[in-house]
Amino acid sequence: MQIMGLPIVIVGGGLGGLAAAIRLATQGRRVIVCEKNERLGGKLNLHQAAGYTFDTGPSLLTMPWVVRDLFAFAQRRMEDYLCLEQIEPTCRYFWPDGTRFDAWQRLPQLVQEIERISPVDVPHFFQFMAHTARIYDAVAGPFLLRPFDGLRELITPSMVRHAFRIDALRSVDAAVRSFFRSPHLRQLFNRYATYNGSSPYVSPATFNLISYIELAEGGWYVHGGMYQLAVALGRLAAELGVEVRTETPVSEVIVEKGYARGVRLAHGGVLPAAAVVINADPQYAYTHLIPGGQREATRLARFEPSYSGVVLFLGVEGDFPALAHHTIFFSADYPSEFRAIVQDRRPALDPTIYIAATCRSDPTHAPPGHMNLFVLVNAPADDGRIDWEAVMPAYRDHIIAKLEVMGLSGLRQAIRYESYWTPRDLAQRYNAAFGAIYGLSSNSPFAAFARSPLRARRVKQLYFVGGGTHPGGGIPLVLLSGKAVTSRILADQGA
Ligand SMILES: Cc1cc2nc3c(=O)[nH]c(=O)nc-3n(C[C@H](O)[C@H](O)[C@H](O)COP(=O)(O)OP(=O)(O)OC[C@H]3O[C@@H](n4cnc5c(N)ncnc54)[C@H](O)[C@@H]3O)c2cc1C
Repeated sequence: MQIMGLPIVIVGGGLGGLAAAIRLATQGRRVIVCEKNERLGGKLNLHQAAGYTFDTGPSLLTMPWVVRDLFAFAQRRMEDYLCLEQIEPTCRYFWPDGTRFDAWQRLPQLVQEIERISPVDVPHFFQFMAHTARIYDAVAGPFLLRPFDGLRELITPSMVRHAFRIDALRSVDAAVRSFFRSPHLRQLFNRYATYNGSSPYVSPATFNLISYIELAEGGWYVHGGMYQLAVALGRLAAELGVEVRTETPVSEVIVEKGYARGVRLAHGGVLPAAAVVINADPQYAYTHLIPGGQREATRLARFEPSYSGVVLFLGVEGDFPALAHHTIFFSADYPSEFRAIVQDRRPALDPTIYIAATCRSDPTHAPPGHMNLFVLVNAPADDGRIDWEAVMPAYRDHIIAKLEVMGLSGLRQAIRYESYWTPRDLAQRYNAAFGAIYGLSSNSPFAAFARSPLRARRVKQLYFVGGGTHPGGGIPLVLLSGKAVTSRILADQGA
C-alpha cells in the first residue's frame, strides 16, 4: 500500500473520526487522529470503579451491517475483532399503572406480547411496520447511505416520486396514534424518536423509520461491553497504520488563504496536513478552533440542540429480578415530560428512566452477587441556566425514589458504588455544545439540513465527520458519516 504525502489530520477519536481514519488509511492515505481524552471512542466510552464496569454512552447498536461494512471495506472480517449479540428481550418496559411489556426480537413472541396488552393492535402493528418500511425504503438510499451536502441534493427525481412516502408533514406521535389504540404502545413507539435526541411530539413522522430499523434488523450489543467497539476500531486503525495520539487536544485549525493547512496542538507544536477532518462538535469547532468561524457558530446556535442526559452509575449489591439487560420505566405523562425537557429546558418532574444492566449479558461487569446499573434520564441541553451541581443531589434522590416505587424496592439501601454525570460533564468531557447527545435536534422537517455539511463552506480542505454533520447522531449514522466524508475527500483530491 502506498502512503502518500502530508497526513490527513482528524480532530477527535470518536466513532465518526475512527471510521473516517480507517477508510482513508485503507485508501492509502496517511492519517493522524488527535484525541483530547485519554481513550478513543468519544461518547462511546468506559467507566470502571470499585469492581464495576459501565459503558458510559451508547448501550444499543442498530444497523449492525454498517459495522460489518466498515471492516469489509478494510478487507477484514468483523468477527475477528468483535462479537455482536442480539439481546432478548431488546427492552423491558414498565408503566406507572403496573403494565409490563417485553419487546422480543423474535416476531412471534413480540406479537404475543402485543396481543396480551392490546389485542386490537396486532393488525395495526403489522400495518405500522409496512408503513415504516416504506419510509425506510424511500429515505435510506438518498439520505442515509450516500454523501449529502444540502437540500438541493435531495431534490432528485426519485425523491420527488417518493415524497409522499416519507411522512414528513405530521409528527412521530400523530403517525403512531393513527395506527395504535393502546396508550402503552403509543408511548413505546413514540420512544424511538429519542434515539436521535428528539421529541416525538414535534419531530417529523419520517423518524418512525427508527422503529422499523430496530424491529427489522434487531437491537445489538457488543460482547464484553459496547466499549469493545471502540477498542476494535482502534485496533483496526492501528493495523492500517493510522497514528493515534490520545491526550492531544487540538487548539486551532491553521487556515491560510482559505485552505486548512494543519492543526496547532494545545500542548505545543503544529501538524501540517493535506486536509483536516473535524470529528469534534461543529459548533464548538467553529467557536474555538476555526479562525473566523464565528459566523457559522452563530448560524448553528440558531438551531435547537438535541437534548442531553443525566447519568447515574450505580454499583448495587444483590439482584433486581425486574431488570433485563435494557429496561425502561416510563413516565405517566410523556407529552409533559418532553415539554419540560425541550420547550422549558428543565429536568422533567416525572422522567422516563432507562437502565442498562450489562451484567445480565457480561457477568464480569460486576462483582459476584452485584449489578452494574447505568441509569440514563433525558435532560435539557445545558444552556447554562441550570446549576447542575446544586440540582443533582435532589434529582438523584427523585430518580431512585421513582425506581423503588416502580419495582426496584430496596435500591437505595443496595448501592455500594455511585457517581453521576450531568449535561455539563458531557459538554466538558467531549466538547459537545450544550452537552447535546446527538448534535442538533431533529425536531423539525428541516433540522437535518441545518447541520454542518461534510465539507466546510468557507475553508477548503476542511471537513466534518460524526453526529454534528450528515447523516446525524447515533452509532450507525456516525459510522456512515465516516464513509460519506471519505468519498468527499477522495473526490476533492482527484482520487
Ligand atoms: C449517554 C449516551 C447514550 C447514548 N446512547 C446511544 C445508543 O444507545 N445508541 C446509539 O447508537 N447512540 C447512542 N448515543 C449517541 C452516540 O454515542 C453518538 O452519536 C456517537 O458516539 C457520536 O460519535 P461522534 O464520532 O460523532 O462524536 P464524539 O463521540 O463526540 O467524538 C468526538 C471526539 O472529539 C474529541 N474532541 C473534541 N474536541 C477536541 C479537540 N479540540 N481536540 C481533540 N479532540 C477533541 C472528543 O473528546 C471526542 O472523543 C448515546 C450517547 C450518549 C452520550
